[in-house]
Amino acid sequence: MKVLTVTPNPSLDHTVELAVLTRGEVHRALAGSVEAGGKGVNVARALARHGHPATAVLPSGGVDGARLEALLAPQRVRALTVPITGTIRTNTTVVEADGTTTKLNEPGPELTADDVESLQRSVSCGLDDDPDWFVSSGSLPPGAPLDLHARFVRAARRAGVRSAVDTSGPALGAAVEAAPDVLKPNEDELAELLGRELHTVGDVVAAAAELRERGVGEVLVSLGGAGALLVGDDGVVWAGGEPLVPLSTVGAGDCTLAGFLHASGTPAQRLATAVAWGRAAVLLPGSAVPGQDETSRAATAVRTLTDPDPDTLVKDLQR
Ligand SMILES: O=P(O)(O)OC[C@@]1(O)O[C@H](CO)[C@@H](O)[C@@H]1O
Repeated sequence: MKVLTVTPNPSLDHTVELAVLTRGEVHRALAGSVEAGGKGVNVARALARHGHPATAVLPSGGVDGARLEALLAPQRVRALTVPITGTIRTNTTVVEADGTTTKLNEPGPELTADDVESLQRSVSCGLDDDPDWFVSSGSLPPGAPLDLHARFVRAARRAGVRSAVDTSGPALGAAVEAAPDVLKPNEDELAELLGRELHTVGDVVAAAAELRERGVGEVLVSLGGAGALLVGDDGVVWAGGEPLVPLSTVGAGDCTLAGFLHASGTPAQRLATAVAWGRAAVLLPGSAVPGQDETSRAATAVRTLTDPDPDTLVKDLQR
């Protein structure tokens, strides 16, 4: 399975480990690490670790852009970088001993109209290689048009390549209009998109169904510790497992999407694999992505349920 991803706003992911975070205090960190990050970059890294040919399109600029490229180089991801004058952002994650994860994401560099044009050209080049999947992921940096993910999805469709989108806020609303084959919002992103709270399984399924009526193929809703729901042509499936104490939840959603694209079989089997990859990711520090051993081990703890009771509260799905 060959994959092409684009990340309009990649990041150096800096992770700091603390016993407990106290606002307004000076902390001595227990450990720190830096990784190449950004949602599409993470999807490419996870799939590459599982032996899939993965190409990541991303803007790169400044010393931090060079560092990001250097961190990506040994990970078997082919990077199609678009040189920009701005500097790649640094996103900081604070992980406390009990697994609580606090994330501070910078806005990213201002993209010029030429940068956006070059990104679109690089995506077109990547699509010429005939990937099996195209993934457009993450936030949009300043200067990027709101419909950038939608433009990429339409380019993929013209090239006959299936597309998946994972973004948030107004960019998510714009992406829905392009009707990607797979949309991976989390519960909060879906609630924000539809402007209402989603408490029960029925609420989430109705929200996903609305997006499908607008042309989206499958909706994969990640629910954090409560697993994930898949709404598609064959109905509704849930997958999850026993609660875990996370080392870091950063990138778990990206690994869930990567696992979903990697998997084959019934919707339940594909969702189970997706959830296994997400669960394997939370047991790793920072933005680290799991390998074959970790995802196979995680898969043994995942259970699935077809047509879960719509009245069940999402937070009770695990029970
Ligand atoms: O600010 P965005 O683009 O929404 O998210 C960026 C980010 O939080 O997403 C990844 C985890 O999913 C991290 O590698 C990265 O720091």
